[in-house]
Amino acid sequence: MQRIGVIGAGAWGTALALAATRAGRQTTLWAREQAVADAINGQHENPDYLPGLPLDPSLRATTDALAVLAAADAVLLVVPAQHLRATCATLAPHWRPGVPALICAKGIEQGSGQLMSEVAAETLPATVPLVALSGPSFAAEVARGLPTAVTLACEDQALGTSLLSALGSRSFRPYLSADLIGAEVGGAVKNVLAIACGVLEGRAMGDNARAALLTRGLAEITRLGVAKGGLPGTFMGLSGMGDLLLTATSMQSRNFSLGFALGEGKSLSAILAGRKAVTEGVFTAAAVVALAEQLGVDMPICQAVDAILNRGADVEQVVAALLSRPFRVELEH
Ligand SMILES: NC(=O)c1ccc[n+]([C@@H]2O[C@H](COP(=O)([O-])OP(=O)(O)OC[C@H]3O[C@@H](n4cnc5c(N)ncnc54)[C@H](O)[C@@H]3O)[C@@H](O)[C@H]2O)c1
Ligand SMILES: O=P(O)(O)OC[C@H](O)CO
Repeated sequence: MQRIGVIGAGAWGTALALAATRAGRQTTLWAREQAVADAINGQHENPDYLPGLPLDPSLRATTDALAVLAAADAVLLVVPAQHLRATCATLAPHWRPGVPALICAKGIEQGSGQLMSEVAAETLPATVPLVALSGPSFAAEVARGLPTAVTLACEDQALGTSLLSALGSRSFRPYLSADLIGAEVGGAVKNVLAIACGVLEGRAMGDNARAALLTRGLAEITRLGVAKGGLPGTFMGLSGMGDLLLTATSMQSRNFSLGFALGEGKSLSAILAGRKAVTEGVFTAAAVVALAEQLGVDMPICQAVDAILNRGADVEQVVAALLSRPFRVELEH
């Protein structure tokens, strides 16, 4: 595990490449855009996706994804969720058996309703071990070397242990889990819930409401995750509660800040027109709702977000409808 390849040079791919470099690995980063690769190699910065943060000069970027793949002992897949299938399809014929794929995108595929590991399992050779890296981690903080703990979910515990050593450092601390599905569900659904929390903050609905939304949101993650086959305990960990707390309470989050702007009365199209960075919850909301319906899981908060984003529902009316739901038992033990 000396050589790490990173596919995707957005904010998170760049930050993870830096983390791997800090852990002592030789790291190569694939950038889709030539200008991004040139800036990383020449100015040691990624001004498009991680502006103002100096990068380690030893970090090399290229637009040749197959060269990255050929020279890697482990590959981090860090493209946006809706582009994972096409990216894997391009890489699949060249992927060496046994080289693990670490899925770092957080989302559910629209149309198929699949988790990222399911998309990867369908598109990559069966000889590729699949791993998920998820948890509370803003790219800019990881890039600055601030302390961060994440979940590394991998069914093969020996491989997982090697990856902990390969990627871990004092500032970037991966914790091993065997629950791939649980880790992925937490990472995907918290983005939708962060939009909901942003709406609530944008409308100044108060601290009590925020605590209620976080707690009931975690219940939604857990219900869906368990129905998908995840382990209940996973949702109390870094990739569940940890990432929900981070993303749904911070203006650093693209999802939370989008919800905040919606809550203030801005239109979705105006908000999206003003940002380049991917806001995964916007794409995952409809997919979560469809998956929940398929599995018979009740997810009222995610449904509310989907209604606002995709069905032109009025924010005030959606909030009123949520508050008018029948009173019920809190926990189904
Ligand atoms: N930024 C974070 O703090 C953070 C932290 C954890 C996880 N993530 C997850 O990582 C994933 C990537 O997010 P990011 O923050 O690096 O994105 P970003 O918004 O910083 O950059 C977008 C990236 O998408 C790439 N891209 C655009 N169109 C593409 C296509 N058709 N095919 C392949 N790639 C394409 C761009 O080249 C760029 O690398 C997301 O799923 C996100 O949820 C992000
Ligand atoms: O900025 P966001 O909302 O995409 O969140 C980034 C990370 O997923 C936080 O863990």
